[in-house]
Amino acid sequence: MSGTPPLPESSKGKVTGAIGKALTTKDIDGHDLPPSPAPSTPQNGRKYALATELVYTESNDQYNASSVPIYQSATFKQNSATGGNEEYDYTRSGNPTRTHLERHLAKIMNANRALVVSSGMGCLDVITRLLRPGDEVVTGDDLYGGTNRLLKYLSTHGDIIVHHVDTTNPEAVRKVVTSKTALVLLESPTNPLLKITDIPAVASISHELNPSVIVAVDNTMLSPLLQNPLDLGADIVYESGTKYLSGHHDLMAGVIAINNPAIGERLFFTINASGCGLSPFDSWLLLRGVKTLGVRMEKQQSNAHHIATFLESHGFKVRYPGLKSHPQYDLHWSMARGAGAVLSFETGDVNVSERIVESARLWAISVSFGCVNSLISMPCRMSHASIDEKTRKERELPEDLIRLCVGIEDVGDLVDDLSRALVQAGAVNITPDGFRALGAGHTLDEESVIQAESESSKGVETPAE
Ligand SMILES: Cc1ncc(COP(=O)(O)O)c(C=O)c1O
Ligand SMILES: N[C@@H](CCSC[C@H](N)C(=O)O)C(=O)O
Repeated sequence: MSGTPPLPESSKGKVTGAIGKALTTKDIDGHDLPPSPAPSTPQNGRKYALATELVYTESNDQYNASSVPIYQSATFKQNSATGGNEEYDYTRSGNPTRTHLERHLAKIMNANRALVVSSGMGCLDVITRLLRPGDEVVTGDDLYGGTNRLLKYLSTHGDIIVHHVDTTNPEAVRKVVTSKTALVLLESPTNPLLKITDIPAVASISHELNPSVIVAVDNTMLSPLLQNPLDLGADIVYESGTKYLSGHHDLMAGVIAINNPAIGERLFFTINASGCGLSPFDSWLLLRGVKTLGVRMEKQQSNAHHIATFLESHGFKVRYPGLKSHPQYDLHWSMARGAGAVLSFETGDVNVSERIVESARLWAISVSFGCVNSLISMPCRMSHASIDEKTRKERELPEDLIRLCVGIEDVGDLVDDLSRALVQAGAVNITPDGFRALGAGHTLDEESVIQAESESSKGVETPAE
C-alpha cells in the first residue's frame, strides 16, 4: 500500500473523468468536491456552526424541492452514443442523491471528500482493499467484533500481518510500526471498553516511522459532531452510518472521509468496481437522519452522563469518558467535544449480568448504538461474540460486561427501569439509603463519591421498585 500509486487503468474513462472534472469544483472552504445537483453548503460565503450546517442544504433542484429528491434510477440517459459529458450514467458509479449526501457529509466531517457505502463494515472492506499481500496492519486490542473478524480473515486468508497492541500507549505502537506497516487502524473511544487512544500522538509516531502509512480512525462511537479525526492527524476517517448519523435504526450505511484526493480516488475505484455504494433511498434516509444529529446527541449524551453517574454512585465499575474517574478523561477531552452515549459497566458475575439485561423492559436487548431508543447488551455474547473466548480473555474483555447505549427517552424512566432490573437480578444490596452494587464493587475515592452522589441527585430520584 506504500505511497499512492496511480489509478488502475480500468478506473479511467467516463466515471473517473466525471470525478476528475468534479475535483476542479471548490466549495466555500476551498475544498475540491464532486458536483451535486444540490450543493449542500450555503453559497453566501459564510461557515456556520456545526448544528446549523447539519440542517442546512441548498438545492439546485428544478422545482426547488425542500427535501433532496430521491433519484431512484439505476441508469441515466446519455445525449450521444459516445457520451462522456453527462455527470451520471449508472447508479453504481454515481447517483445525484448519493452525491448530495456525500457533499453534505464532507462538509460536516471537515473533509475534502466523503464516500458513502452500504455499511460500516463496507467502509473497512473498501479501506483494506488498499492493502497488498505482505502488508502489515497495526491496530488495537479492544475493537468492535466485526472489525476484528474482518482483520482476522485478512490475516488468515489474505497474507496480511495484523498486530493487536494497546494503542492507548503510543509507545506500544512505536514498537511495531515498520516499513512494512501499511495501515494503522484506531478506535477512540473503543467499543466496548471505551478506551481512549491519543490520535495525534499515534498518527505522528506512525507517519514519522513510515511516511506512507495510512492512519485510519473508526469514529463511530462519537460521530463527527463530537470528534474530527482528520483534524487530529488521521488520513482516513470512517464510521458506521447505521449508528448516530442516521439515529433511528432504519438503515445500514457507512461513510469514509478523506482529505487526500489520490486516496479518495483509490477508494472510489473500489466502491464503483465492487458496487457497494449506498442506494438512493438509503442515501436519502441518511441525509434526513443527519439533520437531527445535533439534538439527538445532546439529549443522548446528557442521559448517558446521568446513567453513568447513577451507576457509579451505586458502586458499579463504569467505563464512560464523560466521568472524571475515566483514566484518560483529560486526553479524551483534548480531542473530543463530548463523551457520546455508550457506556459499559461490570457486575462481577456473568449470570447476574444476564439477569439484569433480561429484566430490563425499556432498555431493548439489542446490538448497535446511536439510536433514539435505549439498548442494553452483553458484548461478549452479542456484538463481540465473533472474538473467540481465549482472545477475549487475553485482551481482558470482561465476560460480565454490560453495554448501555443511551437514547432520548425521559431519563427518570430509564433510571427507574434500570434500578428495577438491578434489584430484580439480585445485583445490588438494598440499604436504608437505596442500594449498592454487590459484586465487582468499584471503590471510588471520597471526593469522587461526593461528586457522583451530588450529580446523581441533580436529576430524577432513583428508588428501587
Ligand atoms: C465501532 C464500529 N465500527 C463499525 C461497525 C460496523 O458498522 P455496520 O454495522 O454499519 O457495518 C460497528 C457496528 O456494527 C461498530 O460498532
Ligand atoms: N451479528 C452481528 C452483530 C452486529 S454488532 C453491531 C454493533 N457494531 C454493535 O457494536 O453493537 C455481527 O456478527 O456482525
